[in-house]
Amino acid sequence: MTIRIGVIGTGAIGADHARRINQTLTGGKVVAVTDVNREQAEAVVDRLQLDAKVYDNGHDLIAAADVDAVLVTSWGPTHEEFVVAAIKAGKYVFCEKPLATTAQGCFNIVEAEQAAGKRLVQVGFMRPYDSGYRQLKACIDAGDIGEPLMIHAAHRNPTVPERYITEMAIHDTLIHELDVFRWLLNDDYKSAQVIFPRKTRYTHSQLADPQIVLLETVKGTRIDVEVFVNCQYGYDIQCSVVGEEGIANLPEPQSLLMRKGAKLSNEILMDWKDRFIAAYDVELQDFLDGCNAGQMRGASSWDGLAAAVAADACVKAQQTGQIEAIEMPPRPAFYA
Ligand SMILES: NC(=O)c1ccc[n+]([C@@H]2O[C@H](COP(=O)([O-])OP(=O)(O)OC[C@H]3O[C@@H](n4cnc5c(N)ncnc54)[C@H](O)[C@@H]3O)[C@@H](O)[C@H]2O)c1
Ligand SMILES: O[C@H]1[C@H](O)[C@@H](O)[C@H](O)[C@@H](O)[C@H]1O
Repeated sequence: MTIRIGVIGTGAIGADHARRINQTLTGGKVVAVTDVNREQAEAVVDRLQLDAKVYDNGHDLIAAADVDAVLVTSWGPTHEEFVVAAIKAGKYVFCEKPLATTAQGCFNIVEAEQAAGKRLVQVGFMRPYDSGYRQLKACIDAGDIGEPLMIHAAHRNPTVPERYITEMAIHDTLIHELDVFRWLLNDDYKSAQVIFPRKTRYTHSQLADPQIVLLETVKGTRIDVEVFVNCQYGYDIQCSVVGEEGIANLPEPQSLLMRKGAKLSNEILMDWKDRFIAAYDVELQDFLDGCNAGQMRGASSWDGLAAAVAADACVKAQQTGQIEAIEMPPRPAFYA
């Protein structure tokens, strides 16, 4: 069966997901779109030659009888409202990260989903679908480096838009690490601290950049993550897991090794769209297959909540400069 999809938010990733659903993946078709910037939604329909109706707002799109499932790809602070509405309409919903920008927002979603009595939500955490992270996890799970003791990581963007401010380094950027480390280590977080080095001259007054986030897990693994979103030189994701018997590094994306002009060089990608292109494909195919099978399989609302609980503590730590506790509520059997 072809799942008829409605897309809320046709910006960078909304348009990219619409493209992959219609041109790359199987089992889905975009039939509806909406964006507060209607002209942009219309332009995306034209550019991708979608056979899709442009709705005035997300709620009308969710209510449409010919929309089977919804993609929420609007700005983070709008996610909760649309995800809860989709759940209440009994529709499967793929929500880009963050599930909500606060833990309370995620709680509201978790409660709505439990009231619906069925998992309806997949969160857009794509790194567990990335082949490099999968290799890293297989290595850790096989015990190849012994117990993981430390992770050194970096999340670097070349630039970010002007509306990106200090706390977005946590709930818009670090949120990927907050999800993927739980999955990699099969562990939860215990505490967080944020350290601010001197600011790059490429940032603005509302954004402290870079930042270093220090995390401790329940099992005692220590993690340091550099978040640097105006690094200029590339989109660079690093992850090095230090174990008792060895170190496992996230593989670099494949690229040509060039010998030219007395230099040996590899290209560094500039865009998240290219860095994780294969992972987004597999992730969204899993969502379409899940809709068809009547069972969501990717990151759950609970995973979205777990990342948001840690993110709230990191945002607090940005403000207090202290080590802040991260306390996860008990996991309901619904999300076992
Ligand atoms: N998984 C990933 O790697 C990844 C990559 C990029 C973005 N994202 C996430 O996707 C979301 C969108 O990011 P983006 O980079 O595409 O941003 P963007 O600014 O390019 O696009 C967002 C779009 O949402 C629209 N919008 C905002 N509020 C709306 C509302 N109430 N109703 C309808 N449309 C609305 C905006 O007009 C804009 O066109 C964010 O939550 C972001 O964190 C995830
Ligand atoms: O929304 C984007 C996206 O999630 C990217 O993967 C991340 O690297 C950026 O920092 C973030 O702003």
